Amino acid sequence: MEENNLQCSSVVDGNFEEVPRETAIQFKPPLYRQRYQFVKNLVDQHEPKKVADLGCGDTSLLRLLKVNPCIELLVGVDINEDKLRWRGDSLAPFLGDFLKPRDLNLTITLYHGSVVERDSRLLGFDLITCIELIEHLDSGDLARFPEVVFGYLSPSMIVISTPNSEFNPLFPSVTLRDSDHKFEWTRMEFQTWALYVANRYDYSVEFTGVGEPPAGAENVGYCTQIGIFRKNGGKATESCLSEQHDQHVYKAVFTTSYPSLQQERFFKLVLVNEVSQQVESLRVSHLPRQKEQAGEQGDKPKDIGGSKAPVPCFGPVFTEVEKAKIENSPTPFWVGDKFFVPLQRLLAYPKLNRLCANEEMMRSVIADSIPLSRDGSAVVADLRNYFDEQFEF
Ligand SMILES: C[S@@+](CC[C@H](N)C(=O)[O-])C[C@H]1O[C@@H](n2cnc3c(N)ncnc32)[C@H](O)[C@@H]1O
Ligand SMILES: [Mg+2]
Repeated sequence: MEENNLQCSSVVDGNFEEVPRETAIQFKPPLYRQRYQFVKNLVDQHEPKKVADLGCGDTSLLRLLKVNPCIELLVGVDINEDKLRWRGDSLAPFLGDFLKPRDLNLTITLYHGSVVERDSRLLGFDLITCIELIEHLDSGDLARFPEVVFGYLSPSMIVISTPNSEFNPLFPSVTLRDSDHKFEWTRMEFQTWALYVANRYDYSVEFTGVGEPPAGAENVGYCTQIGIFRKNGGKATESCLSEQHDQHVYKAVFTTSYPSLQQERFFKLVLVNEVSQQVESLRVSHLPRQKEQAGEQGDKPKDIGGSKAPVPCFGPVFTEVEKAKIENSPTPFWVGDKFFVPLQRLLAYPKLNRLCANEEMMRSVIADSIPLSRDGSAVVADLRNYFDEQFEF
């Protein structure tokens, strides 16, 4: 490919936008997004609980990762405090997070500090990412970096990305891709460093990258080179970690916690809401039969002696197995103008079954918010008001 087919449109905070002059190749999506997506895919695949992004910059990667349901602790560290302060609020939960809480707790914290300082709050992580960070470290910090990140923090997995300088001749007049870069490495240079570090701290390393080279220039490799380091022998045990002294060097500049079903008040809100919706839906689907029977017996619904409600029609939302489970569960019924939905019936619905392990648990959570039958085995809904309004009896 011709050198002048590419131009550098912007160099913003490491989000280097490599744009071709002609349309021969384009990084689509942009290279920085490919890097974030690469990390997101790894997270989807390995489901780490604790993830830290060192040199997190404007926190874009953290914002992408926070939606991963597996993550319970997400930490960003950067030496530039202004970036962290400015972006912190965009990591806070918004209305939708309260309306539909996550299954698991999530705490996000941003620390101001340098990756070459030891802070014990970053011990015991499953994944640490360093995206376009190491090339910003001067030689002294680069020498300290492995000892802190691999030796001290020692997470299960580390992902390091850095520019591949072999790609640079494809950009016109580019020597270093960013004025703050202290170096850019060839694949051989990066791999030599990475293998040395991996060997020293007992990790294995796999090399890959993002940003495919254009046709005809495959020999230069990916525009961004990536090393995935996995700790041999897995994660440090909790007892190992507790032996380490508390060492709080970083300054926390932002922290937030997300609502989740692990928190009693949100669990209760969600469960009461789901139960109410399910009971309402059953009540509506049983009304025609109730109206019919009430009509046969007079103008007003009367006690019809514990009549069984009809099996409601199922929409396409349930699988055959789910349908069978619902049909085999205790049927809703009415007595006079009271409609009873057994808790066992409610538990047969997949959404409620996912929330509640058993009848006892459901009863104890909803008892003070939803009317229950005298023996506590069913939710009771009043049909009378509904008939008064809907059918003007
Ligand atoms: C090119 S930016 C990358 C930002 C982000 N990782 C991304 O991919 O969008 C490099 C970041 O590393 C941060 N940084 C540089 N030296 C650092 C150090 N010693 N400790 C922590 N962060 C550092 C810079 O402030 C900057 O935000
Ligand atoms: Mg950079």
